[in-house]
Amino acid sequence: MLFSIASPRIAIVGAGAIGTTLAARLAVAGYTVSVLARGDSLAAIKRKGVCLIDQQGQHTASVIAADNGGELGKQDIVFLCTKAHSVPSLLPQLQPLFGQHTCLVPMVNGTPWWLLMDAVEPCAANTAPIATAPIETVHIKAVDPEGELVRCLPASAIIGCVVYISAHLQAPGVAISNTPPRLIVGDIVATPDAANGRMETLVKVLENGGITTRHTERIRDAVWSKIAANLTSNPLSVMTGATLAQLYSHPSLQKVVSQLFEETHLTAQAYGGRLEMTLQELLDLGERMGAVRTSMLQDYQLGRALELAAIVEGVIELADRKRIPVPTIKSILHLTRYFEDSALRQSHAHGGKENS
Ligand SMILES: NC(=O)C1=CN([C@@H]2O[C@H](COP(=O)(O)OP(=O)(O)OC[C@H]3O[C@@H](n4cnc5c(N)ncnc54)[C@H](OP(=O)(O)O)[C@@H]3O)[C@@H](O)[C@H]2O)C=CC1
Ligand SMILES: CC(C)(CO)C(=O)C(=O)O
Repeated sequence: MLFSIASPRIAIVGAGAIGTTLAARLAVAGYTVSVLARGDSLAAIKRKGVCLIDQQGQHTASVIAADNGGELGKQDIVFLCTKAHSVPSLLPQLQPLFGQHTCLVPMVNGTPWWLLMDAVEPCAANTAPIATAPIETVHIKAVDPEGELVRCLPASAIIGCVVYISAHLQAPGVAISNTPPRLIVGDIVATPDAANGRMETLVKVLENGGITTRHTERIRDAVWSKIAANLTSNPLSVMTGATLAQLYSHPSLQKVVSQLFEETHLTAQAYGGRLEMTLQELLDLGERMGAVRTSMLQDYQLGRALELAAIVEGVIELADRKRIPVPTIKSILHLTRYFEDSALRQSHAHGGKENS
């Protein structure tokens, strides 16, 4: 057996909105959860544990918390819950968490660094698969500027994940989430471990935590679909201040959404990806999600750096490689950068910190 199905060692890296929500759900379900956090979050979690406030009430649980991976030690499942731009600098913190069979589940929006890591040699038992494609064709600069993530994290250890959870932090260690949490997970390459039940264990752990979890054999389709959802909503939410319901129902914004969706669809197709929903289904889903502020709107309102590299620049980089024209996506990037710059200038003037 790879790891204990009844009591896997679980670490959550990043105690923001998603990390705190997940930590609280899993700890309340009875799992031993370790959280890698820093600053005010670390102090609050050490003092009072993690807390999730949802439609059922307030759920508090204690967890192990530390600011370095070495203190937490080897884990069975590591959930990576930071913004995409924080991931490369976290690599030294992730390494001590890794044992031979650890699986890494990045719960991160946008173009994942691993998206093109599917050209791998079949691996001998106990060895990491080796990317057969040259590193420069696999590596996506927008999310992995130096190519360290593709070089250091073996594809067989990564379980792709798409996050449909809406959450925000009320205070350090305290998350609020009022929509039903949903995840999609899938191996990014065929691995021997897949046969040993790690996916079943992962799904069971998440379901025990009250998170509806779907396993797919085509995780890249789910990723492209989520990219389409984020690309059509997050930047526009910054520019308009609109909630998901407002964004997806306004006739003028629907025209922009439709162009962004089509350009994302063409880019996905060029990489063999299939969107799992039509434009109309996306508009309906977004409207049904209601008065949700996107994570990018939350960051903008807090004067923080926006996740534009992963959600927008990654798609432009991939489109440019295949010569797919994406003029609307490029315009939306420039406009949102303008909003980000003004917010960061104001935040610095008031002594705020840009998250990194
Ligand atoms: N919030 C939402 O509703 C949704 C978010 N997502 C995606 O989920 C991912 C996580 O988002 P979210 O939880 O909202 O983000 P947050 O910004 O709320 O949380 C990220 C956390 O990571 C921490 N962090 C970053 N670097 C380090 C480090 N070196 N050491 C320790 N902690 C670190 C941050 O700490 P610090 O505060 O000190 O900077 C912060 O607590 C993103 O990709 C987002 O797009 C997806 C769907 C919905
Ligand atoms: C699903 C959606 C658009 C809303 O929670 C999201 O992923 C985000 O806020 O970044």
